[in-house]
Amino acid sequence: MRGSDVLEVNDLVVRYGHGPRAVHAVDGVSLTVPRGGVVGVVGESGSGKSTLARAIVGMAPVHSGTIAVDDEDMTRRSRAGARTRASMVQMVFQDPYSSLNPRMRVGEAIAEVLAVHSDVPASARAEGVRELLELVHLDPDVARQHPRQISGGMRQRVAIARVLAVRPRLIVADEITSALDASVQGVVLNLLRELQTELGLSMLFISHNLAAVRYMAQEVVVMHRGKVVEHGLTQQVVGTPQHPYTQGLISALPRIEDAGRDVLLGSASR
Ligand SMILES: Nc1ncnc2c1ncn2[C@@H]1O[C@H](COP(=O)(O)OP(=O)(O)OP(=O)(O)O)[C@@H](O)[C@H]1O
Repeated sequence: MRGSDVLEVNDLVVRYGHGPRAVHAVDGVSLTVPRGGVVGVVGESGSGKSTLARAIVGMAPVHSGTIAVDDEDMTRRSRAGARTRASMVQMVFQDPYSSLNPRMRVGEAIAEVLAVHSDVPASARAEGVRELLELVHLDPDVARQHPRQISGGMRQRVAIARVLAVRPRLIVADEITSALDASVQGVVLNLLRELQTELGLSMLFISHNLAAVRYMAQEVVVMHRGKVVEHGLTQQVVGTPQHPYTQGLISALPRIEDAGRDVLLGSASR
């Protein structure tokens, strides 16, 4: 691992099932994320992106290879190490509803994370919650709402606030705008990019949407059938793709934009 890298994944294999029927969901993937940088992972459905993300946060079984965050070996899952891992790596999921307890008010959900993962004293937690809501551009009154009372985009911002409360070394964002209306996808991406720059966040940004990855990440890894087929600076990979699979993804890009779904680039550049 270079001292400047926060994540190093080396020859990672995750497989489901046994024998000839085993699915190699991740098949020999190596990548690094530099401290304060964003690396994108792009690929079609089934290419292994989510499995890679889940392995990094300890939610998928590693067959072989290694995962290190800030030089700490995170390859194996252990109950004892779960909290340490959570303080090192946090994931933002596709569906923010599933990561929020419907019975907890937003403020309680954020305060809970502060209680476990920060040294903010109980007396200062309400203020901590307010600051985090402000950071993700939500009104302090949202603290009193339940997840069902706010929009999907707001829920995703609450999920981001909870992740920021941990101050993890690495954030893994897996398809975080896929479940949102097209009109709010760009808003959430803009917010995340702004936070990334302001706070110097290190992030693995996973999406099937190359436009979103192009907007968020300086470097991109292209996955196909569990393997990395191309890896490089986003500008270069998008400008002069080498692998036929990447060329296919890029040729699909204008069609997405034509269909008006590319809110990401449109609103993002404003
Ligand atoms: N728990 C599991 N059990 C068995 N097979 C699985 C499991 N999870 C994923 N797979 C298989 O692993 C492969 C990679 O799936 P994965 O979800 O990682 O891809 P993906 O690129 O994230 O796609 P999507 O965006 O649709 O989730 C697929 O063939 C999938 O069917």
